[in-house]
Amino acid sequence: MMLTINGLTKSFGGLTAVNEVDAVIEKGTITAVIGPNGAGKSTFFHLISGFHQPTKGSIQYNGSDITKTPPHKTAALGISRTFQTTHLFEQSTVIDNVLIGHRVRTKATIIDAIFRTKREKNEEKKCYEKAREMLDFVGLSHLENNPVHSITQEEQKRTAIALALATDPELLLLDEPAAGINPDETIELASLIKKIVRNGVTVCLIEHKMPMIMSLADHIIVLNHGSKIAEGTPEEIKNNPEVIKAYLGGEENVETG
Ligand SMILES: Nc1ncnc2c1ncn2[C@@H]1O[C@H](COP(=O)(O)OP(=O)(O)OP(=O)(O)O)[C@@H](O)[C@H]1O
Repeated sequence: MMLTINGLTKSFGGLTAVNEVDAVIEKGTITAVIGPNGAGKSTFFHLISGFHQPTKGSIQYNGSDITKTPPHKTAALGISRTFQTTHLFEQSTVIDNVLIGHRVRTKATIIDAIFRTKREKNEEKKCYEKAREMLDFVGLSHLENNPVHSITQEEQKRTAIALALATDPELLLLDEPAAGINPDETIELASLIKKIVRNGVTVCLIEHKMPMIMSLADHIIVLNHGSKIAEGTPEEIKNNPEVIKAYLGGEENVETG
């Protein structure tokens, strides 16, 4: 297993956002994490990527314990993520945003940067090559020099994916990649996710758009009030009475778009 999670728990004061969750992610697959609002999905991602430290439980990644590993180290180990709202520099160009990604893989220090050493120059060249390669991969080469604030929401999502891919991840965590984009763009984004997996990256995503999940996911994990209430194939999840109850019982309905 690429990722093995045991008894993962995160409490915020009296609230248990993630409660004794066991889960595995198999290499080469697409896993979807679903559940009503406030179910603990984003917290679950924050725990895997090291943005939060669990209250209890463990996370093994490729056989190593990463339970308390901070984000820059999980990134260096090959876990990359995007955020629910894209964390891009709006005034900077698309390529300048993506350039940051490959920095995780370079060795130049601040001293190299100040004195513009040969190492710094070589690494800068490598970062540009990587950023261009990733922009081509996500279909945004033509927007390389446009400022992020001038491109569409969907293009911003692609930029964030290119940035995450520029770190050369083995495992990519996508937090609601299709939020705020239209149905046609959602279909395009789903094919991009399939292409990412074909290129050897394992994907785990949080998503509310059910048709997308049903067509993409190999395995679905359902959280409700922090606990895992079901898991299985899309077919199994669709017909699971616990899952239907959790969705119908919540204030929120499943997005069908
Ligand atoms: N840093 C925090 N401090 C306190 N409570 C938090 C914190 N982060 C999340 N929570 C709470 O934990 C619960 C789970 O939140 P989380 O954001 O993980 O849910 P979610 O399933 O991602 O929801 P959504 O679909 O709305 O994004 C919520 O009740 C939320 O208010």
